[in-house]
Amino acid sequence: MIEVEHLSKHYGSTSAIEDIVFSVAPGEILGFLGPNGAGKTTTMRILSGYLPATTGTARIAGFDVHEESMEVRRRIGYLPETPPLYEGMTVEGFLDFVARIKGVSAGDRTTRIDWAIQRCNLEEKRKVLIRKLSKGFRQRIGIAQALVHNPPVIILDEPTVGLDPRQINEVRHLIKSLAGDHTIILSSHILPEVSMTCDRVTIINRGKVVATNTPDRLLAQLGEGEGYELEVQGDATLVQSLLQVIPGVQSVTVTYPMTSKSELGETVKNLDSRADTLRDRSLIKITCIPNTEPGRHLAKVIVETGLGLCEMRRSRPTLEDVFLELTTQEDSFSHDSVSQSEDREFITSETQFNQTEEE
Ligand SMILES: Nc1ncnc2c1ncn2[C@@H]1O[C@H](COP(=O)(O)OP(=O)(O)OP(=O)(O)O)[C@@H](O)[C@H]1O
Repeated sequence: MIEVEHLSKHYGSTSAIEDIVFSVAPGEILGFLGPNGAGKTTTMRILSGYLPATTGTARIAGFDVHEESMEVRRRIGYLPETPPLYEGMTVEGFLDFVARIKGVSAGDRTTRIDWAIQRCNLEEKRKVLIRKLSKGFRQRIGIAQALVHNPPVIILDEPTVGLDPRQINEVRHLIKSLAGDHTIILSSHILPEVSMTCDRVTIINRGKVVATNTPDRLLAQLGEGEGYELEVQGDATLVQSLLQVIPGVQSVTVTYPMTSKSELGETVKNLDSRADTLRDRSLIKITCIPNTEPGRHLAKVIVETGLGLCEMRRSRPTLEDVFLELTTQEDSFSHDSVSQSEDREFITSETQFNQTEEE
């Protein structure tokens, strides 16, 4: 339904995207995931026919997004990063306006507007002027206008920006419920957004696709990161060599949570007994050979050696680990000016990229 072939876009000397290739099957939800500035909005704008690519092609429902942009626009619902809304219209007035532009017949219009209002939870605001509404409601109107003409393809650029946690949950459910009847591509820099909502994920970093797969398969790629984390009372270096030879164990690393009284004092002020306890603790990180489970043997060795086993848990790589691995690898850095911590920002923060229009 969506086919993207070797798309590149340059803004002057800035290369925003480079040789992007992916496709979305009918009824599928594809998450387009990447840190700030990765090229998500640029790709969404090209797909929706609002921005020409420098090279490469994209087709939606068989139509070229540039050459046949009117055909494409009829078939897509597009939520841009900042939805353009007419502030002086009421919610239902605006949706009626959009439905007319999108060619919804007079007979179907009321039904479609009611449907979009109901799906986006806008009933209580339908007769309110848009300028009086909060960011969260405006975002929902933006989604409603993308759905009102019942398009086969829906393109959502950061659909949950500005929503509160309850609204985010509602919008994620709404997007999921639209799959099957609609083909959806949504961009996000928020990992849970795509892992909860999407069938497949394309990860983009610095304008290039670094992986495309289902969330499960992306995780499997990092399967060898599986292991255990243990906290023990006593010096774990004493058992390190014993743990190392247990079948299934790949590596054993021992660290100490805190080493000196002064360090402890910083963290656990005025709690001397707790500080003494913590000082005796060691942390053991074990990575395992894939598909092995040496947990019982690890626990046995530790207990038999006389160390106190305070805590033991499985550590499995998360999609976040996959994401970090793919977006912070040395060779993916084209220059040194962006630190890893900046790259990691997209996981927890919803900072928006302020676009500087050069075009
Ligand atoms: N109009 C423009 N003029 C110049 N450079 C631009 C323009 N739009 C985007 N860029 C640059 O292209 C790159 C990709 O930007 P884009 O907005 O597509 O990223 P993004 O992944 O959507 O980021 P965010 O999550 O922060 O919105 C960035 O380096 C950005 O600075």
